[in-house]
Amino acid sequence: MAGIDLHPVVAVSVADTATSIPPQIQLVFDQVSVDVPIKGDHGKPSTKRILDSVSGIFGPDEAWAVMGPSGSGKTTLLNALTGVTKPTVGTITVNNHPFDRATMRQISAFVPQDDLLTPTLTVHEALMDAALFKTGLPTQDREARVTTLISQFGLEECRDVLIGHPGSNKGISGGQKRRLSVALELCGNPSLLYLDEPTSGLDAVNTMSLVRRLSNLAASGVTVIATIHQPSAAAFFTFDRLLLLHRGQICYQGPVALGAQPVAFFAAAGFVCPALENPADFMFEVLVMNTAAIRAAYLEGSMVPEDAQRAPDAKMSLLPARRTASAYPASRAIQMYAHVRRNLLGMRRDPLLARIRVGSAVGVSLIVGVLYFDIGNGATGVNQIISLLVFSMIFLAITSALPVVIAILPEFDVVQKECRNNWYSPWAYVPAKLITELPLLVVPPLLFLAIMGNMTTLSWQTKGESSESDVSRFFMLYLALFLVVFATNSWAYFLSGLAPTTQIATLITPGSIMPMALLSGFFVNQQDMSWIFRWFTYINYLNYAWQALASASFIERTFDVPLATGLSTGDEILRTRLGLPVVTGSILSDYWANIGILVGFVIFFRILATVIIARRLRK
Ligand SMILES: Nc1ncnc2c1ncn2[C@@H]1O[C@H](COP(=O)(O)OP(=O)(O)OP(=O)(O)O)[C@@H](O)[C@H]1O
Repeated sequence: MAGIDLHPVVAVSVADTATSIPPQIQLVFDQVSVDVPIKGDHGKPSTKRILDSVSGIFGPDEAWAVMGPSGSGKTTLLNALTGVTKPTVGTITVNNHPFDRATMRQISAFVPQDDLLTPTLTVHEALMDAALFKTGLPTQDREARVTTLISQFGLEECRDVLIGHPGSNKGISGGQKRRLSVALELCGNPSLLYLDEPTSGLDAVNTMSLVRRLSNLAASGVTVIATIHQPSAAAFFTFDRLLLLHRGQICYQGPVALGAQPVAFFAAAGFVCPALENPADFMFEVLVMNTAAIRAAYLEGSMVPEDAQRAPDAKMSLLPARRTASAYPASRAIQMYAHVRRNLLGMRRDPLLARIRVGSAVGVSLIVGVLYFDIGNGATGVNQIISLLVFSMIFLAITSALPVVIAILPEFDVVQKECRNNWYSPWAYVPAKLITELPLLVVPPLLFLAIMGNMTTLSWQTKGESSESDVSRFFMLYLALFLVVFATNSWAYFLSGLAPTTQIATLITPGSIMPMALLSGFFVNQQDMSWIFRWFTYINYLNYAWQALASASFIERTFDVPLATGLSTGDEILRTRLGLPVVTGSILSDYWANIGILVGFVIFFRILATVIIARRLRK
């Protein structure tokens, strides 16, 4: 091997990583291939090789450009080297240790092709957050680091501008987003930096400035690996080394820093780059038109620079101490705090969904209040109470679920990228969401019941002709409605964790809630249901919600209905008309039993949602 100039490798402990020099890394991949499943002839399952026996060594102090025409396998190679895709065959070692995804996350940072950023933060806030997660340093130190990055990446003019939603014209420009995406990952001290198309969307000046920055990073000991599309000649020659891919195979690898080698390689293969042509453009063109000739020249090897055929360095053996799950740079409490603060800022700056949730509770409760004003305690009052209860249950369930699925899936991509880059534990995300969202679970049903319950007298005590407000009935109804909201919200988180897209989540959420409402025991009494459906009522949380709401509404309520019908008291209505099952023998105890079961559902759905979402974020 024509030796790489290796610096002594230092094993660093977790606590050191925020401030110390990161360990240097040599990544060796040998005969790595990736197959993907496809539909073959006559729809039979088959596989397609999209990366074919790719080998190489990415060492410290090197900025690698991974180039190739569109679809050549650049992203696939990065995914294999970062552990996102498991190679079908081949081996990858990191400082002579077998590849381990947890270690890779710890030592590397990945800047994806799309800018996955939090739209409601300013550039400065996003960098401060990243620095907090990635280093856990105190504010003053983070401020110093962030100020340097803002200046290095030319982000001064948009320091306090909101990033903005993708596709919206409010916010920083596409080029600024690209630079911010790279700067965010440099808030920590990665040993290995992967970048997928970091220069796309940048003008020539910003491309050059970014590529120079990458080159400087490499000079400081970081291993830099960037896929690049059509760089200018100046940007191309700023990289140290080139790995040229086409159709999943390597067609050239070796130094570019002197500018001569790749051009000489192509010339020796019979393709001379005209003096005024950009060598990167020329190579792409030749590669696409003459793939077999270039590949044969590469395999023959005589024209490939000698040091491209180097061997791994056995001295590179140290890796950082493996982190335990609780040992991210920032403590779990700081992770939660940063998430909650970020969520609150998001709600303050983009309050539309929160306003709709509160506004619809108030607006709809007023409409219902006017429609069913003072239901009284006659025979029609009984029907009206039943209608009110089922409407309230379905309305609050749907309005607590849909905002979750609409807002959360676009956010997953950002959070997934941050988890992939080891900013924080995926387990911190859902609990932090709950803390932030709690007021929106508590307030809308409270306002809804306060307005509707008083206008209709649903939450009042009526005995004979008289009606008066009743605190305990209000509390019992509120508790049941709050648990409907909480359970459905948790159910929506669970479905969002499973659904691949926002559209699918938006369809399956009401698509799952409506059958549960249909089989809640309101539309058909539980005991009158066919056995095909009855079993489902036992695992349907809306069945328990319905029973709790009905118990809270009719308990100790009397109606001015002729005794002959046998329906003059609320208790009789519950048992005879609504056919509520007797659980404990007392309506009040049955109510609390149903509340207990609803609490169980809330906990179960919340745990399920946390596990499913954490698993999704780990991928
Ligand atoms: N899951 C998959 N199933 C089938 N084909 C796939 C799959 N993933 C990738 N491919 C194919 O593999 C090839 C390499 O894809 P890859 O995204 O790695 O290319 P790329 O060089 O990064 O392209 P670009 O520069 O356009 O981003 C492409 O032809 C792509 O269509």
